[in-house]
Amino acid sequence: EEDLECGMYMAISSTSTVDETRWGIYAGKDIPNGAPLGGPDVAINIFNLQGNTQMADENEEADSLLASTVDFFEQFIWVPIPSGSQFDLEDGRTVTAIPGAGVLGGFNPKLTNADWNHSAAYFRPSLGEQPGVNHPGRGAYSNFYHVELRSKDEIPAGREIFLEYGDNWEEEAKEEDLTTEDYRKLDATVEKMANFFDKYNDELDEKAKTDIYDFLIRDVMGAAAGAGKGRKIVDLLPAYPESLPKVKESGGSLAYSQPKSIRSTAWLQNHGRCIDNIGPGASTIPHAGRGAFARRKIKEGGLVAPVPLVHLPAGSMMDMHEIGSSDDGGEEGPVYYKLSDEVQGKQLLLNYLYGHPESSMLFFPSGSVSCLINHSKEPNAKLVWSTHPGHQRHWYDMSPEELLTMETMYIGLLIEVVALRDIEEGEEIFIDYGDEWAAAWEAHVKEFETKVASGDLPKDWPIRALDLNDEFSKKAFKNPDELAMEPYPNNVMLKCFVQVTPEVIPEKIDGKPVREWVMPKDGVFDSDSLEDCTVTDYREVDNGVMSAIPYNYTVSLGRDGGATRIKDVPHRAFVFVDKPGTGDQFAQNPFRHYISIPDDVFPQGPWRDLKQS
Ligand SMILES: C[S@@+](CC[C@H](N)C(=O)[O-])C[C@H]1O[C@@H](n2cnc3c(N)ncnc32)[C@H](O)[C@@H]1O
Repeated sequence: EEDLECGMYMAISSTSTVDETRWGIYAGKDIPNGAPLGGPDVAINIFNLQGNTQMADENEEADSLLASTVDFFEQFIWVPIPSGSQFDLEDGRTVTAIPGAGVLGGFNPKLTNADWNHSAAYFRPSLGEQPGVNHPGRGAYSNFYHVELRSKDEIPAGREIFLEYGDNWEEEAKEEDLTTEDYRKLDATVEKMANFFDKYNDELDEKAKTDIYDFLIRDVMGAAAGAGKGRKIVDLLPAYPESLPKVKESGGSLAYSQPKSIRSTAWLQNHGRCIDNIGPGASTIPHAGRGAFARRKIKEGGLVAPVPLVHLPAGSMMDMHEIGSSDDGGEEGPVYYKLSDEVQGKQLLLNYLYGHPESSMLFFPSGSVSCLINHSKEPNAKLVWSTHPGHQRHWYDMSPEELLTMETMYIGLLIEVVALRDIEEGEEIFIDYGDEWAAAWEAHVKEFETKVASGDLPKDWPIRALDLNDEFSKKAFKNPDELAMEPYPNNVMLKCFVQVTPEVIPEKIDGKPVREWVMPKDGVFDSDSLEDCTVTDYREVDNGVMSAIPYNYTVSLGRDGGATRIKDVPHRAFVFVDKPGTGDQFAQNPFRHYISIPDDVFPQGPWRDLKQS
């Protein structure tokens, strides 16, 4: 059934300051605990982002614009854990760009209400894949998608979404910060107090009321909460007991104290932009991978998707070079650097970036799912600059250098994808990537076909983890005998999420100690627990609740050389991943080209630094 109301908005975040506008995402509807949030989105891996932009020799003059572009971009990327791609690169460092929530999701440790569902990306459904077939799109789009956020709390409509940023993020919640749980307890107490003062309204005079109220909040609640939190609670509550009902009316103590972290639907409709008008699916274009599809009817001229742009003044950031490394034995591991300035290729991310032939600048489109919008010469949507006040039009007059000063170190550009005609629910969205892109793609396809005809490129393509996960979603993994008859392809690894009892159980299998597999309470697997697993045995079980596929396995772990066994591992705890260096992204001479911002949209002036006068 058609879902008419917007489920998720982008708007100015409650964490914005006067100097720095920040975008945030807000729930458009009530979201239950443990539910998927927005997206799911694509993740694009960047190999040796730092290494490709720095030389080993520190005396070598650094390109300062390039260095500051990388520094700026680094605040928006992730370690490749939420995207399920931590095994992709053997030697080197991978970071992942996750548009949508990965860039726009706010950070406010005391109000965290969402986290990555780490297993979602591993269990991505196969969308638009052609198992075993080589085609010109191999390596031209990311293999990683279905990166999904999950609510960690009940989130009422209007509440801003705040993400778990991970341990390596410096800012931590301070001890005196009130947590979501503290606010919940406070709401219950406020309600009791309000009822009390209501009940004894006629019996107590003004002075008695104020005295009791002060005693309750300072001496009882304040003392119970401890010094730091107690002070916060006292500051937060209204000065007089008569005002207590206001706390509830504004949506609880959290909203009462941080009014900007919860907004009315009317406010979001006026000041925000809907980000869930589109969702992912298999593209209707052959060899194009995934595409973006309308989730509801969109009228001509209506918003398809808002696309905040992370400006990258030094587009050379996407150049790839021969990489060397030195291990100084530090905790951080080896340092990677480029061995020469010669460009050997371009990062895959280039295919997702916006650019213009007369500019050396590039732009990372960080809208939800908008990175999946494919190209057509007969598009149903186009790019236009936003009229939202968060879009800094005056940046058009700034040079690439000026765009990386203290005043411009935030996402200040907003472009919008709007419908060129009425678009029906379920239709794939297309924009015109521009003539340069179309010419480059045509040339690529021609070269590809010539090379396949001459035998320089193979017709076939190895079966990969993604294909096997699809195949084995319907049948049992192999036991040692079956494996000996026909092994899995040697470019994949079978792993399983090792969620086990801490103690071994009083049973032996093959003479080895045994642990029992346990389903995590919230049903979400921890990606740190993913290990090489060898199936030693399996049996059919009646466990319709746990999994649609009725098998349980006994496994031995790669980690301990098979010294222990784990029993009762359900089918859904297994996943194939590609061996390092074998994913599509490592294809030979893959297609690389940015998406053009149309000439009549791209500003005249200093951004066109390559323009021949
Ligand atoms: C911004 S991405 C679009 C999302 C992409 N389809 C995916 O699955 O992640 C651009 C890439 O999509 C593919 N693509 C987009 N439009 C295409 C088209 N009309 N024909 C073939 N490939 C296309 C190309 O591989 C291109 O490099």
